[in-house]
Amino acid sequence: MTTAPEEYDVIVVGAGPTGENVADRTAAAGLRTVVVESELVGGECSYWACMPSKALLRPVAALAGARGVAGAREAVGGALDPAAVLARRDSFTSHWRDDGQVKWLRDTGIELVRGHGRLAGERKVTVEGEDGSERLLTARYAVAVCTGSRPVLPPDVPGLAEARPWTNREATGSPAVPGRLAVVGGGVVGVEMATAWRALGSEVVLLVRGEGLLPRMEPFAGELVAEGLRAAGVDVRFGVSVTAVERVDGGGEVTLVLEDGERLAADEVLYATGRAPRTADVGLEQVGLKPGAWLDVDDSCTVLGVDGDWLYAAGDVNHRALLTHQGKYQARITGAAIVARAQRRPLDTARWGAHAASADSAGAPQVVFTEPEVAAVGLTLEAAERAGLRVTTVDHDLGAVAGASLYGDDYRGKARVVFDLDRQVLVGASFVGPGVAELLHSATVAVVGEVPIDRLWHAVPAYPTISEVWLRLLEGCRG
Ligand SMILES: Cc1cc2nc3c(=O)[nH]c(=O)nc-3n(C[C@H](O)[C@H](O)[C@H](O)COP(=O)(O)OP(=O)(O)OC[C@H]3O[C@@H](n4cnc5c(N)ncnc54)[C@H](O)[C@@H]3O)c2cc1C
Ligand SMILES: NC(=O)c1ccc[n+]([C@@H]2O[C@H](COP(=O)([O-])OP(=O)(O)OC[C@H]3O[C@@H](n4cnc5c(N)ncnc54)[C@H](O)[C@@H]3O)[C@@H](O)[C@H]2O)c1
Repeated sequence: MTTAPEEYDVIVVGAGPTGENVADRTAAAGLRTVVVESELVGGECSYWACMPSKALLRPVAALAGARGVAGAREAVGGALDPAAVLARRDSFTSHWRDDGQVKWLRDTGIELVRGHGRLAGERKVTVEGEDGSERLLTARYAVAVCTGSRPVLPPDVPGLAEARPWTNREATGSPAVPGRLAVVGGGVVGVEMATAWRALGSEVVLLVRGEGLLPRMEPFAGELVAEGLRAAGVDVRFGVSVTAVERVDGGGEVTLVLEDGERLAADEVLYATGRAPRTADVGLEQVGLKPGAWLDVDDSCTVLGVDGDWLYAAGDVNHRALLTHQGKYQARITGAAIVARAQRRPLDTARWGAHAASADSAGAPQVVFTEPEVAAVGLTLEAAERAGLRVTTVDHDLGAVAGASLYGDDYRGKARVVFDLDRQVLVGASFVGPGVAELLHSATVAVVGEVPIDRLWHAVPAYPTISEVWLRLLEGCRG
């Protein structure tokens, strides 16, 4: 039985990083906001994605950092301590409890309704509780769908579902280190998890159907990461397809049958083959949209194809950029748009306006926490050319930078900027090498700020840091 409608100003469905930030913005503006969550407040990112994966990877980088410097190397003879690494990971996920996040909601004045949310018409959401009870919530101004994404398994591999493959949840949450781990997929999850579990002691084989890793990044990123994985002992194989998976009696070892007939045994198999939107059961049919689809939005994150400008979708679910920081950015834009419309103020949706998530396409940064790290922002050369821009690239060997050679002995790495010849600004930058993650924000500011190259010339990097690579890159752009 559905209870009497409960009225709010704003309803947010999904309390991942995106939903939390939409609610934060609208509540801060004085709008009565409720968040609906079916699992844990904090979402995939906090419990089965960013946080646990980076908690697994940070010790790998710390050890590699020490091993890369003579004098420090001698102090670190052993391998990682898996029990300590897993315990640290568990503490970063708060042992998969969301009390801390729930307290934050409460302290911020945001109400929480636990259960499965579904759109039930214009500005209406029903919430099905665990006990089957149903509540009807209505919104005076807006509903934001922030339900995220889930892993996709290829539908055409016999035996896969029965073999209980790992997805990102098991790969980030496993309480034990498998002896042998097969990883399918050469995207970000595949390379990061291959890095982590190999360092924790698993024998790892990485099976990639294409010819390189990280296909959306500059080609040298995938090449250097493949080199790093192989140096760590990962068996990286390209041009390989899995045609069937078998796990006898539902337990024991798993066997992967490859296209050429080879049978590969492992203890676990991780499928890291991409994401699908969590929209199959959120009531999209009630508002004339197709269940299971990514939600198409405009730059203010208002859902296209629904009248009245009351329905928003932000974060993974709109497929603009599947990254926590971009989801939180979209949340800030969405929150501002909801507040402006509630106050009957016009939206500023011009490029880089207060209500336009322009950076999603022009300046979204990403760090891949492998050994070596990859840090990239904006467009690759290929993407810039596809967009019809007249560009040139400047590449530089990071190992030739004084700060890099101090950072680690025999430092290997590479940097590239993509330079727009017509506008004289950078439209993309990529760095690969140990410790490059913290270099990235300088590039993000340059790309998003569209800083003219002649002004960037005056941004002096400190000596002796890896950032001095900027000097060589800018020299190359100025010709
Ligand atoms: C292994 C892995 C590592 C990653 N590492 C990084 C990283 O280092 N950096 C980075 O930027 N990104 C990373 N990502 C991507 C990042 O996790 C996502 O971009 C981010 O979680 C998206 O946030 P979101 O709020 O849109 O969705 P989610 O975090 O998925 O949250 C959605 C929430 O909605 C809830 N929900 C869904 N349906 C309903 C419903 N019907 N009713 C109520 N609640 C519902 C879910 O339970 C969930 O809590 C990683 C992803 C993976 C898989
Ligand atoms: N550090 C980070 O920022 C970080 C870390 C992990 C994940 N993420 C985000 O999460 C998202 C999901 O990551 P992901 O690695 O699952 O997806 P992805 O799209 O990055 O990579 C999936 C890979 O699997 C391959 N693939 C697809 N179907 C296949 C099949 N049937 N057989 C073999 N290979 C197949 C694809 O070609 C692709 O290379 C990404 O978009 C990423 O942005 C970010």
